Amino acid sequence: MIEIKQVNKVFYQGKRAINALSDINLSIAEGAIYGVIGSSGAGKSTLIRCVNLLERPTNGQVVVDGTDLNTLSNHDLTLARRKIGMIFQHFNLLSSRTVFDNVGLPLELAGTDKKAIKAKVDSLLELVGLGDKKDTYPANLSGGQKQRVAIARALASDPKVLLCDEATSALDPATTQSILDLLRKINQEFNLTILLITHEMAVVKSICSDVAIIGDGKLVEQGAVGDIFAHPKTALAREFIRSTLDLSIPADYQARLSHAKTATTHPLVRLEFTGASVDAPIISQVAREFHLDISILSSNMDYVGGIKFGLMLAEFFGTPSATEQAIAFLKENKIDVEVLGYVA
Ligand SMILES: Nc1ncnc2c1ncn2[C@@H]1O[C@H](COP(=O)(O)OP(=O)(O)OP(=O)(O)O)[C@@H](O)[C@H]1O
Repeated sequence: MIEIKQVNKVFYQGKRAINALSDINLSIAEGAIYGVIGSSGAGKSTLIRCVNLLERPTNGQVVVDGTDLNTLSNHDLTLARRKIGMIFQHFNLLSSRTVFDNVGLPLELAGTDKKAIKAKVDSLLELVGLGDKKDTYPANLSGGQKQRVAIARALASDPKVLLCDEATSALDPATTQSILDLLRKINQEFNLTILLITHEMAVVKSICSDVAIIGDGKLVEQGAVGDIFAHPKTALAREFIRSTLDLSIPADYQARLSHAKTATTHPLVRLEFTGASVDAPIISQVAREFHLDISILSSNMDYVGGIKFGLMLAEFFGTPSATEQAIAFLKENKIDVEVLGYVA
């Protein structure tokens, strides 16, 4: 549905060239929910804005539903853009218009008659759960409700593609989840292709079928979300996956941790399970085979695409040689092990 072919975008600040996008190639299938993740300044906004030519690529092609947008006249581009809806981090609603009039705006601009606008807007407001808010002004809505209005407005022209530019970044976690649920619902109900950009791997994990990771304007890695979580190939991918799992050591516990390994101290161990780790009940196996007692301090395990992965902090109680053998066994089973220190 969306083909991004060899796209480059160079900005100039005075004589200085900024390569915001370098040789990006992406193919997004009809009906996919495709996530593009990257850190601040990676080029995400530039990329998504190239898909509806809000930003013209310096070179390369953007083909949406079979049409190369760069070849269109201004008039035809306006028509093509009606089939590409967009929502934004800060909603971009018109404050002087009611909810109803915000959602109806694209239809008014397209010259649709009033009766048809009313029928369409009423059904969209029901769809997004705001049937009772049509006469309300944006200032009197919560962030989540504003994004629902923006989604209804984006759907007014029956788009084939919805672009989401950090659509949940201004929302709290529960509201984020409800907006992601709504996006999944409209994806399924209308077979709408969704391209979203985010800096949060949790968003990708929650709804995306596929993901591309960009860093410094370049495409670093792409694939099915389950495959990327299971077998990340690059450090950047691993970093984003880890960001969904971070475990920190409580401050009072940290104060008890020392580097001194003595006969009376035992190690605090950080275990990282990835797609490469052997899938077995390894903790109980280690405890049994090496006569260790294992006390889990904290753990954040997850399951994506048929793979268990995550982090665990655990204290190992046993003889020094048993502990060493256990750690070697875990490593053989492709679990990353790091001794963080010793506790008395
Ligand atoms: N209009 C512009 N003029 C000059 N440089 C720009 C312009 N827009 C973006 N850039 C630069 O291009 C690079 C990519 O910016 P972009 O906004 O696409 O990144 P991003 O991944 O969306 O980051 P963020 O999440 O912080 O918005 C940055 O170095 C940015 O400074």
